[in-house]
Amino acid sequence: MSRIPKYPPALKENRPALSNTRNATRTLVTGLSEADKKTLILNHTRPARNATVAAASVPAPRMKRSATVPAPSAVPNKVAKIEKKVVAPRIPPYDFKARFNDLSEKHKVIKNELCELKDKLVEVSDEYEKVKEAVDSSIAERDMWKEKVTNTMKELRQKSMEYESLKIDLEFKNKENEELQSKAKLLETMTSSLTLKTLELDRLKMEHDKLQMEYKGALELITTSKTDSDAMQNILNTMYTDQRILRNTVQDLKGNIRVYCRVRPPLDFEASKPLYNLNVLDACSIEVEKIELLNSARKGKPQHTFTFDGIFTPHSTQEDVFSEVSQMVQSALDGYNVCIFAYGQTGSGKTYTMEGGSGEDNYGIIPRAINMIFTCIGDLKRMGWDLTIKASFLEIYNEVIYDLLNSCKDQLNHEIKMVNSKGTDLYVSNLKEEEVKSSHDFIRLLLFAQRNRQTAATINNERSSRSHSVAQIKITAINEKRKEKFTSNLNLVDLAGSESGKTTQRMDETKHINRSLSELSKVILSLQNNQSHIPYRNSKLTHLLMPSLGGNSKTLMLVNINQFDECFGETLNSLRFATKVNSCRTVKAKKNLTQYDM
Ligand SMILES: Nc1ncnc2c1ncn2[C@@H]1O[C@H](COP(=O)(O)OP(=O)(O)OP(=O)(O)O)[C@@H](O)[C@H]1O
Repeated sequence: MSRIPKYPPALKENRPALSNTRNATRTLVTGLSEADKKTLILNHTRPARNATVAAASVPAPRMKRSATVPAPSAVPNKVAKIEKKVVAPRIPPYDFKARFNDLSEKHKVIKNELCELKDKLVEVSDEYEKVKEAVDSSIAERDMWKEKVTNTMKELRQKSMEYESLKIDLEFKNKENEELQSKAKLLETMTSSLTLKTLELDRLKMEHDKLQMEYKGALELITTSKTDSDAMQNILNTMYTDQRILRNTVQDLKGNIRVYCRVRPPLDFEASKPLYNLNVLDACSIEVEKIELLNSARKGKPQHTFTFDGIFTPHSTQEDVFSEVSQMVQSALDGYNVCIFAYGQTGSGKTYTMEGGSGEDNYGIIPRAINMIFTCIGDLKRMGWDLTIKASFLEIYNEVIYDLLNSCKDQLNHEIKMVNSKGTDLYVSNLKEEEVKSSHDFIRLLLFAQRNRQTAATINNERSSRSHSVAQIKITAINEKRKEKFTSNLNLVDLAGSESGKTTQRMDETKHINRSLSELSKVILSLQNNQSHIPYRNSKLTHLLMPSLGGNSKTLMLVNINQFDECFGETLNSLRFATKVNSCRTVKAKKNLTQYDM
């Protein structure tokens, strides 16, 4: 604790007043005798109360102001005031006693005042002590409050930091709360939708149970139906087999080589050309007669009658032709080798009959056959047959084979070879064979082959008329259930124009054509006569068609003729050749069906 000063600073300031009084006193004392000085000291040290009493009992004589005695400047103002009020009698300078008394009185007053001041000092000291104590306690209290305030401030700072963090927390929580609220809403929606779904589920469960019951019933029905269906399938298979046998028996009865005649109509630009006389006698016979012979004097019968398996007049449509031909395609699907070829002079309508014109209505035998095959594939599949169809296109020109699916200029060497030692099946070496999955696939290949044939025809003028064109469709069928398998070939041939050598300047080509056609006729005749040797190998055409012309096959020939009088001779030749073919009856065809081990 700091040392407390004896006097407060305010009192210290008053002290000079006291010292001034003392100085004044000292000045007064210097002029006194020793006795007066003693009395003065005695009085001066006497208590103030007595002095007051003395002053009251002995009134001080009024002192005269002297010029020699300096007025006590340091006398307190109070005394001066009193002096002013009470006018003391003037003391003569020589009256030292009076003066002494006066001074004594003054001393007494001063002494009293001093005592008063001392008392006051004590009083003030006490008060000062009290105040000091109060100040100290206030300071201590202030320090304590200051410390408290500091602590409070610290706490406040901390609290405000906490408050800030809590505020952030609150914001975060608010956001969380908002999110939670939206989630809660979502949950509410989901809950309500879930409730709906649960209801739906219950309903569905009921439906499911009901359906399951129905399913069980249906399953039982299916089992029964399956048994019935299997039985039906067996019946169907038997019926299909019977139908096939019947169909082919009918065909056998009709003959395995069947010939149809088709007369093409004159085209618009040919309308003015003279026509020979053609009479359709019935569905299978025609009568032809040259105009110039009508009024001639030549003897002999001018009319020539021909009978075939059917006649297609100039009004017959492509559909009419195919309705007859389709039986042959059906035979190929039944597992027989089939050959359909168009014979006739150039421009008689062979290509139109085999390939057709533009538009589905004008489709010829080849596109219609492939359409039929792909339509029947579905039915056969239902009966357990899986079919694979492969196609190849070739051309025989001047006894050389050309691959029409190969557009390269440099053709490979193509030879006709035997598939097996029996020689029942043949193939052409290096010939492109493509699998077709749809009619569209096949038509695309057919158009490609036609383009190739036309390109070759442009290089080699009129080659298309002077070559045999062959479209080969190979059908392979497997019935895994019955472990049966068959392969059949459907050969669709557009033969070269059959006009005689006299009417053409292209002798080399004609020689080849005539040779192959005459070889064809020889083969047919040999077959007709049941000869032991059939000269198939004498020409590429007969060699290639061997499996389709021989015993195990069905052949259909369409002899195409036109009605122009100028072509009458060639027409007669064609009709005679066709009649020869028609008279030929091959041995009963056999189906290429085999059993195999899986
Ligand atoms: N039945 C028919 N109805 C309408 N037009 C036909 C008929 N037959 C043929 N034609 C048309 O007659 C023309 C000659 O026919 P096509 O080309 O088929 O004869 P082709 O015998 O094949 O001749 P080539 O031996 O020169 O190939 C063609 O324009 C063809 O469209």
